[in-house]
Amino acid sequence: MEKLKIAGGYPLKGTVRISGAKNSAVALIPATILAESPVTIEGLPDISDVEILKDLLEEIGGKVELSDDFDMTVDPSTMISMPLPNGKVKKLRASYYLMGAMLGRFKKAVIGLPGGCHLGPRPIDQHIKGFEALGAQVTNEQGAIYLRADELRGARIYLDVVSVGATINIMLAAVRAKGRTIIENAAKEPEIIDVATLLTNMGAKIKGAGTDVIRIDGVDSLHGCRHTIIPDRIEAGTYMILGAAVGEGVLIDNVIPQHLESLIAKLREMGVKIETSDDRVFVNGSDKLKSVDIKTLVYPGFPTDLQQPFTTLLTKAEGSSVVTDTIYGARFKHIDELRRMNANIKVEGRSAIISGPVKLQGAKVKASDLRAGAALFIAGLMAEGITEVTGLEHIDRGYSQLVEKLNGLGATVWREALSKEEVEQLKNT
Ligand SMILES: CC(=O)N[C@H]1[C@@H](OP(=O)(O)OP(=O)(O)OC[C@H]2O[C@@H](n3ccc(=O)[nH]c3=O)[C@H](O)[C@@H]2O)O[C@H](CO)[C@@H](O)[C@@H]1O
Ligand SMILES: C=C(OP(=O)(O)O)C(=O)O
Repeated sequence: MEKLKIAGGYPLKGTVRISGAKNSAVALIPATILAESPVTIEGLPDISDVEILKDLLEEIGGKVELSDDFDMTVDPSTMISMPLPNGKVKKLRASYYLMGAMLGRFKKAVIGLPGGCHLGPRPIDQHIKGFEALGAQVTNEQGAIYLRADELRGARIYLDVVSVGATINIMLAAVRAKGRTIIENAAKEPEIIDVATLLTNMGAKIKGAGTDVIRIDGVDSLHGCRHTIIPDRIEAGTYMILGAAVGEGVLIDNVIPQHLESLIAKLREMGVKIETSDDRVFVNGSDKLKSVDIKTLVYPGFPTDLQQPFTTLLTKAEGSSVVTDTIYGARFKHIDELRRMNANIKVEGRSAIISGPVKLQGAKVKASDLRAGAALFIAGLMAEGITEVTGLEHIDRGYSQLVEKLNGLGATVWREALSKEEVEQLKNT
């Protein structure tokens, strides 16, 4: 086990290149199960979620090659509907996409309930409602979901909550159902369009991805193709926040600025200078930042996945800011850790109230989830002295080559093995 050490308080500048989107990658990889010949996905991020999904595809008999550039070629022709009730499926949230993809291809699947970030309750009732509407029998036995269908039939499915996962999962099963499926109140995140693009390249018939009504006409078979993943808007947003906090000119390369309009608007409101071009965003930080309020919403609103890192930035702003998470009301586990670093933050219900400006101080802190990790490494870069962040297994789920990218901007960040005592201490917290 390792910790991340950060020598903070220094300005960063230079260019950082954004990797492929985690939340696309984790759906695109399971989607390959649906094809009958090899699929290549170009530009995946170097993150543990990708490695785990690769292992899971191999467990069910797929042949998977991952190049040094993180292009993945999957030959799904030898896959079988192997039950996956335990083990690696528990390590990530998106293992739930194996349900939709295996149901679509094999008409049956057994998948353990997913893991992922602990952000309060994360039910999958809308996924199950969708599978049942398509004709599957779904049971939950000892922590695993059993799905079986004699045949899948298209259906009209209204989602009671706007869910990224349910929208994609239903799409994965419906592309192989007989007839037309209509998903109403669908999520509109860019990752949904990316998955629909891959499926369309594989021969699926999908219209409306990126709007709240998606129409899918099922087909009898899907074939291989090549697909290039979209850039990770959450990783890009993290580097923009970091650029606003400690940047003296940070150029973020390989980004789709339209995916980040809500963040760009809030950063500008704070007084951060931002210039955008086709696939780049330039951010210049400032020592005089204004407080702002944010409320997380479904896309194109302010993303919940940037709420935690943005909270760290607000510790530097003059005045009181209110951060409200309407998607995950308990996504505040980073706050206690920020307080250890001298932040002045109160949590009231679904909101955090941040009073600033304060000068953060280096401390030993623990990442409880992926974006709490981002909040803490940004805090470490802003703080005086050395910060040590543990819980790197969370950060490694979503930040490709973090140390290399930060040091490329002039930071002094390194990974160090934990001592036996530190490992014991962590087990007891
Ligand atoms: C792998 C992946 O893409 N993860 C993202 C995805 O997670 P995920 O797809 O799991 O999140 P959803 O969009 O499904 O969740 C949105 C809200 O709906 C609720 N809900 C969801 C499904 C369901 O069946 N029932 C239900 O009540 C959730 O508890 C949450 O409050 O979108 C989240 C919201 O943008 C992001 O934080 C995650 O980074
Ligand atoms: C919550 C997140 O991921 P996951 O849904 O994979 O746990 C995230 O990316 O911030």
